[in-house]
This record gives sequence, structure tokens and C-alpha cells, in this order.
Amino acid sequence: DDWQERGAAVSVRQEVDANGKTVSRFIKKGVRDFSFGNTLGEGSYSTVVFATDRQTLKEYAIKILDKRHIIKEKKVKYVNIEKDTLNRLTEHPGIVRLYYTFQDERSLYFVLDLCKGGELLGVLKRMSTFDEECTKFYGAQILDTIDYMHKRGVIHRDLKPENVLLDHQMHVKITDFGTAKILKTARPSESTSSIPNIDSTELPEEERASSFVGTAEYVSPELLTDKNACKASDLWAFGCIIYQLLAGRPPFKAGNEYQTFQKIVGLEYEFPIGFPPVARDLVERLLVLDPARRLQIEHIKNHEFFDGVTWGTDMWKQKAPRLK
Ligand SMILES: Nc1ncnc2c1ncn2[C@@H]1O[C@H](COP(=O)(O)OP(=O)(O)OP(=O)(O)O)[C@@H](O)[C@H]1O
Ligand SMILES: O=C(O)[C@@H]1CCC(=O)N(CCc2ccc(Cl)cc2)[C@H]1c1ccccc1Cl
Repeated sequence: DDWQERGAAVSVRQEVDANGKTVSRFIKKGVRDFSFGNTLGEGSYSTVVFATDRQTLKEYAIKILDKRHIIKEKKVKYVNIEKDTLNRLTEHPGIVRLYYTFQDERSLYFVLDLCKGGELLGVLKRMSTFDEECTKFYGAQILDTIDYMHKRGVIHRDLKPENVLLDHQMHVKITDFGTAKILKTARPSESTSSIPNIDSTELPEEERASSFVGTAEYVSPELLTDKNACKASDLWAFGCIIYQLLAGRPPFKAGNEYQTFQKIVGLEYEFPIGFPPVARDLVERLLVLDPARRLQIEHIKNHEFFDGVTWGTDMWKQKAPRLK
């Protein structure tokens, strides 16, 4: 209808009115409701621009996708997956929140949380390595967010420091869900991850995901050997991230993608001298070739490396440690 054409989309927000009644407020947001600022970054199919809501003055990052380019590159599927995934993951501080989507004749617009801290990769590069305290803080926030995703039947499939953004308080905001997998049996209670030693190949069809391959350095061995990603694949990537924060480089990196894949399936990696032993024990229990034998989330939370972490909402109120 005309709202779509004028770049407006209707979205509903529940509000409590003066006498405590919950009412639905129809908010139609469009291009003209925002004043656009600097470009924050460019993707292969997108441009992310700083924007301010003209009425509320709230700041956002608006991801703008060119329809012609998306269609030409056959990425329409990814656009829908990103929207559907973000619409499913709305109540967690560690996920970049999608507030509105709208379109005009040329583009699609995703109004997202503004992450002023940029990418975790950028911060790591400036620091060269993180100390244990910083690794523990960021590792715990990433793990808590993976736990939330998996409980809602979402496998990210491309976790890496570039996709871990930071907000103004330097807290984690995971992004880039266009290549995520939404598992059909996404009932929070039933998750195969609670059944020990289930081999990924024994998972029912909907628990396994195929076709997409993530970023070479973080790809799990099961994805390379039997083309299936499962929840444990995100925990392999998590192991690579913990290693990278402390070592300053990912565990599997070679001259080209093929050589990197060989190192992964051969589990060819070493720890640098001085790598903290407790963190080493954790990484060794995550970088396990068989996904069924890889440490599961509950056990990771109880690992000595995360001693003292109060899992859940409280840990998101903590001040981020000064990056030293
Ligand atoms: N919510 C956000 N707040 C601040 N910066 C962001 C936000 N989302 C993305 N960016 C930055 O904008 C750039 C483009 O991000 P985008 O997600 O559009 O593409 P990408 O995923 O980085 O690239 P590709 O699509 O090729 O994987 C990235 O450098 C990212 O750091
Ligand atoms: O699913 C939705 O929320 C609407 C439904 C109506 C609609 O037309 N669109 C856009 C569909 C679309 C997707 C990709 C391209 Cl390249 C062009 C149009 C969808 C849309 C609107 C704004 C932003 C994203 C999307 Cl997928």
C-alpha cells in the first residue's frame, strides 16, 4: 500500500497508557522519520549509516540494502533470514536489536542498535592481545548470547570477532544473522544439546544445517567433512575466538583457505608460550573434532576459566574492564 511506497512501514509497539491499560501503538516509520549522518561501514550488499530519529532524537545504525544489487547477487533469501532471525531474537542485550524495517522503491532499510564501539576485531587489533580478565568478560558475554540464540533454535554459523560489535558501554552486540540457521524444532525446552554424546550426523534433519560455509578460520570440522553445521559448530567458533583474544591471532590460519581447512580437519594448531593454562584447558575442550564430544554450554559456564562470572542479567550490568 502507499505506506510502503512512501518508505514507511507499520510496526506495532505495546504500551501502557495512563490508567495502566496495555494499548497497541501503531508506529509507522519511514525514511523521512530519520536524519541520516555518516556512513559507519560498507558490506558486500549493504551500507550502514548513522541516523537519528527526528521525533525521539534516538540514535540508530540503519543498514541500507540496494534491491537491484540483492536481486542480481541472488541474496534475497539472506535478507529474509536476517529479518526473521532478528525478529526472533529480541530480548537479549547481546544481540543487535532490529527496531523497524521499511523500504522505498530502491532500498530496504533495517533500523538497528547503534554500536559505537565498532567491531571486537578492531579493538583486538589495537590491543594486539587481551589479558585474561578482558577475555573472560567478553567471552562470558558472547557465550551468554550464544546460549540465548541456541535456546531459540538459532545457529549463527559465522561467529567471529568482526561480527561481535560493541556498544557505547563496550558491551557485546552480536550481528550479521543473514547466514544464520533457524532450526524448525525450535521449542526452547527440547534441545538436543542437552542429550549427551549425540553425534551431529544422528541429529534429526531439522537439527542439521547445510549449504552455507562461514569464514575459513572459524569453520568447524564437521562443516568441512560432512557439510552439516549444528549448535556445536558455534561453540567451535567460540573456542577459536577465545584463543584469538589471548593469542592475538586465530588458531587455524594458513596461506590460503584450502590450507586453513586442512589444518582444521587435522586439528593442527599450537598454543603460544605463556598462553594461560586454564584458558588452554578450555580451548582444548572446545577445539574437538567430534561435535558430540565438544564441551557444551552448561559445562563451559562451569569451567574454571569463567570462575566468578554471575551468568544472566547481572553480568550485563557490570562495567566493561579497561582494555589494557
Ligand atoms: N549496528 C551497527 N552499528 C555500528 N556499526 C555497524 C553496525 N552494523 C554494521 N556495522 C558496521 O558496518 C559495516 C558493514 O556491516 P554490514 O553488516 O552491512 O556488512 P558486513 O556483514 O560487515 O559485510 P558482509 O555483508 O560482506 O559480510 C561493518 O564494518 C560493521 O562493522
Ligand atoms: O518481510 C517484510 O517485512 C516485508 C514484506 C513486504 C516487502 O515487500 N518486503 C520487501 C521484500 C523484498 C525483499 C528483498 C528485495 Cl531485493 C526486494 C523486496 C519485506 C521487507 C521490507 C523492508 C525490509 C525488509 C523486508 Cl524483507
